[in-house]
Amino acid sequence: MTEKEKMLQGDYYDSRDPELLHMYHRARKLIKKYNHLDSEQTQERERFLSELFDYKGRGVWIEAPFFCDYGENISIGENTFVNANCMFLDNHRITIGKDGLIAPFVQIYTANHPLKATERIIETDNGSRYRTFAEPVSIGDKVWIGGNSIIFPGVTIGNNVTIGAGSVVTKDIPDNVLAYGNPCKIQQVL
Ligand SMILES: CC(=O)SCCNC(=O)CCNC(=O)[C@H](O)C(C)(C)COP(=O)(O)OP(=O)(O)OC[C@H]1O[C@@H](n2cnc3c(N)ncnc32)[C@H](O)[C@@H]1OP(=O)(O)O
Repeated sequence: MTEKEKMLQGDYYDSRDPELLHMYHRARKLIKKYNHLDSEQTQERERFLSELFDYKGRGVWIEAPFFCDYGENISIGENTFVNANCMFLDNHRITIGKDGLIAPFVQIYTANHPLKATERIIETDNGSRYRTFAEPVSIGDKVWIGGNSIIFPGVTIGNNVTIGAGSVVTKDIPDNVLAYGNPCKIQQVL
């Protein structure tokens, strides 16, 4: 099994594997170009995002700067707006529905490491390296995520949800609710 297959299966994998590094460098090149485009260069913006992501629906708008690890594990539905300075760590799949609003500095993480340092760091003949495993994140349609929120690996957020600014979303959130806080809790059914 390749390191990429292990990564997408949720097993421990080596992020310095040549295939994964190739994916990482491809994404870095595209992101660097994207983040330096003038806002008026709409066709180029479309082109870079279509190349970067697995799927980009019509009308997706992503403010620069934007950051992600690979891009090819990200799917974003029609008309979703992502404000500036978001970071999507797409070691596993990140799926975002249509008509979403994602505020500045939202971070979506799929990568995790073992809690115990003895399991996290492995000593090898070539020095030490760390263990990583990844879990997918899924966000439904018509979801608004407030600024500076962090979505944890493995979390699913339903449709028509509002997540208040500064939330740390550690567990799944069902459809049609307002939720906020650290840890993020349901406050109201909408
Ligand atoms: C796509 C974009 O770029 S959007 C631009 C960025 N904008 C944002 O990120 C704003 C996000 N908005 C929020 O977080 C808002 O507070 C909302 C939508 C979650 C809630 O708004 P409202 O329903 O108007 O809540 P309201 O201001 O009346 O507050 C109600 C209570 O919840 C608390 N509260 C509201 N939001 C939060 C939050 N994110 N975290 C913690 N507590 C909160 C308030 O302090 C208040 O507490 P109190 O009753 O003890 O006084």
